[in-house]
Amino acid sequence: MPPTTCSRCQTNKAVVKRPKNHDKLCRDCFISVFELEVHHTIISSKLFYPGERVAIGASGGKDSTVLASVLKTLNERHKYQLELVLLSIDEGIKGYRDDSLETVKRNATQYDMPLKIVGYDELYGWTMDQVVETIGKKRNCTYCGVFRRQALDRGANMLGIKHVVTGHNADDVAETVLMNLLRGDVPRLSRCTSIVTGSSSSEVKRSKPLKYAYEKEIVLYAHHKKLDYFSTECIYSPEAFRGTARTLIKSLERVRPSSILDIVRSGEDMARLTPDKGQRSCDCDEGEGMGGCGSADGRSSGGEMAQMEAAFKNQPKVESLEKEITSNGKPKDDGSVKLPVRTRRRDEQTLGHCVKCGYMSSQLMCQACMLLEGLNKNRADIPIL
Ligand SMILES: Nc1ncnc2c1ncn2[C@@H]1O[C@H](COP(=O)(O)OP(=O)(O)OP(=O)(O)O)[C@@H](O)[C@H]1O
Repeated sequence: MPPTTCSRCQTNKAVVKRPKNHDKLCRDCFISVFELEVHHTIISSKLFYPGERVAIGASGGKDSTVLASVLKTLNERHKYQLELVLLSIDEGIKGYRDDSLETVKRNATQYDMPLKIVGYDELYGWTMDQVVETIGKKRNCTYCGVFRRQALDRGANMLGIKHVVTGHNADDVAETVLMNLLRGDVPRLSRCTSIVTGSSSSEVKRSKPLKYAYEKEIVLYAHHKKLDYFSTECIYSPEAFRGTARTLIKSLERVRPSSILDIVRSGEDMARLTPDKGQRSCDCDEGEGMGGCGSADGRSSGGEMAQMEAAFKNQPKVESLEKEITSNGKPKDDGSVKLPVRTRRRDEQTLGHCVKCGYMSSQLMCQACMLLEGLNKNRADIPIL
């Protein structure tokens, strides 16, 4: 059979079948279309202003590495005039985050961007390894999510930056839409579908420039641009409900590739019809009573990304991606944790300060301090030998 020609340039050999719409493209056209779509997202949602200082939440994983690379390219190509900084949170997970941070350090050199690393141990007096040692693996994602959200804010504040971008992609948003629907929590849709989210407990805004990018295309982009990223999953167990939602999304995508974007768009439409409860934080960004780590879930519930990455590693030259990918994700129990809330009086529910740590909070005590209270009690119970 003669090789398929790129449907865009009509010249080169097609090497990518786009997961989004099954267009067959050559390497250069795929890279260019991917970048163009992210540029369009940025421009149409007026994400940045010239001269803005922006921190990229950099975990060393594929999403944030692609985000850093694409933002650097577009910033130079379209003269956004952004000052880009990498901001990494060290959760204190040996054998996982310490390795991925080495990748971020290399990225900082490769992309010529300053890097700031902030650790849970310095902020909270606990590493995630110690948290898991104390509470077990089961609900650890909730702790990690709440801590990371605040840590990113604090890191941004240390840098004097008011805008953090994260590598959340279309699959992440679709999952969150589905989870909110399955929980009957429609009012939360507005927050989880917004490209920009603020929070009543922070002056730092968040945005997701890869909101419309498919996870599979992110992996393809990283592969074809030969980006240096870390692809091992978190060693602690992911939140089960998100994992199940992800498995469902991947199954839908297999029979109808547009499903992911369709779910995102439906979420946006439903959000418009729902009374606006204000711009609080987004479930994609962790916290608010649920675990928030997406990567591990993706790999453990069907493991498609891991399979794609493994295929790239084993095949020096990938001709096409028309592989049928199997799913073996097993639904587990809903590992979400309802966080206790100590409310301020209604008239006090504006941006205040946590009575414990002094950090911004709309509640009397911030979520991180509430979780830390429980952890510290446990620590006090452990006899010193
Ligand atoms: N330790 C961290 N430090 C800084 N930013 C982080 C960290 N962990 C997650 N983020 C940000 O949150 C986004 C979503 O994180 P998540 O844990 O869901 O991983 P992911 O979807 O696999 O992303 P990635 O591939 O970038 O690790 C990341 O893309 C990144 O921007």
